[in-house]
Amino acid sequence: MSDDDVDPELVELLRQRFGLSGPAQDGISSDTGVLKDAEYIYNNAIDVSIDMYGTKAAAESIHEAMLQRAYSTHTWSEHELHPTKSQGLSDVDLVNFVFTIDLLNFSFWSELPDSERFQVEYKGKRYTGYKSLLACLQRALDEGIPATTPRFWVDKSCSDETWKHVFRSATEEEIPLLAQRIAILRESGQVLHQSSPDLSVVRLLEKAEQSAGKLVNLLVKYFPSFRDEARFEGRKVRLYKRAQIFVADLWAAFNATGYGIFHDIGHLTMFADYRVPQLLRSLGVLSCSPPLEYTIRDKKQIASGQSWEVQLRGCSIWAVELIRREILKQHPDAAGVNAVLIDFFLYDLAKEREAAVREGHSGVDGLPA
Ligand SMILES: Nc1nc2c(c(CN[C@H]3C=C[C@H](O)[C@@H]3O)cn2[C@@H]2O[C@H](COP(=O)(O)O)[C@@H](O)[C@H]2O)c(=O)[nH]1
Repeated sequence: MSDDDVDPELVELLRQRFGLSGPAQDGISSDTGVLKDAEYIYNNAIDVSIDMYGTKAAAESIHEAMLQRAYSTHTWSEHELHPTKSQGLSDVDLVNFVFTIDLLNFSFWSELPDSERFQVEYKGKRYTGYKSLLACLQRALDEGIPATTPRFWVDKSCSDETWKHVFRSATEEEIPLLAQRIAILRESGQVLHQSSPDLSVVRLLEKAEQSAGKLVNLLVKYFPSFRDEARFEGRKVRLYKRAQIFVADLWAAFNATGYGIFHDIGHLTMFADYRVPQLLRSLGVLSCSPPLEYTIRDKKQIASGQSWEVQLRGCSIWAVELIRREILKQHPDAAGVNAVLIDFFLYDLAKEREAAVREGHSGVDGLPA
């Protein structure tokens, strides 16, 4: 039987069914390497470890809680400020809106008390953190500013003043890293609309051929701001938090249809931010060496790229992978539970707990305190 006897339909079917990476178009592989690097970090970490008992207990409670909440891609659109087609966005508008969110989805951290920290007033409510970003973008669209259209980012009418207005705060503290955010938007607008042939976010999706891994690698190839890498124990390690969260947000925003179809969505890992590692530590999944514990307790900043930061991020990715495997071992029918949904759930749980503490009650969420 020669190669050309193989039915291409069958090859495509097998590729889709078993997530086999197809021939690398543009030399783009569907393997991001993030999980492999996370395991490398875990195997070489000395200040962060994963507690196997804590992981098993957390896996059971997380699965139970996700079942009770019927946690799925639909949960994404239930968030009050997430963009949806029901607000009059076309599919392309929605893709571009999600792209804008995840270009800027970083560092909402503040040293100030809640009453003084950066916050956005939108439709009579105040938002901080990740939600403040969503509020800025929704408010801009309401004001007729096309803040989520990449072509606008490189338009001469789109000045620093425009962005200061879009990201204006309801307090004295402005949005963290405003200059970096403006630079990322301009750089990304140039990549899309000042390269030849003309690129667009939708064109990138087409080049990715519905592979989550390929799309992550395309984003890293074309956009420097998505190149979330570090050096650890003499080796480059890939974390790709925002590139992965963009693919995951697309998958969720489109409910795994249309531009949200990814045959290998299970290839994505947890997104190594600062919220989920905090929660994994409080769930008894991650444990830290005494010097690192004291640093966290004393709220001392850990610099980006510093060994402790890489250990916390890499071990969090690996811990969520172990939780995912444990859930599947305990519940073989839970095939739909992937690292993306576990991560989304853990982030939302972290925010619920933060709100419960702020409102003075320890909301009972059924997970280990
Ligand atoms: N690992 C992980 N990190 C996430 C998210 C999200 C929001 N995703 C939404 C989409 C679906 C989910 O249901 C969420 O509602 C933001 N972040 C990160 O947290 C930080 C902001 O924290 P705070 O200042 O407290 O709001 C910042 O680095 C941001 O990049 C997530 O899902 N996973």
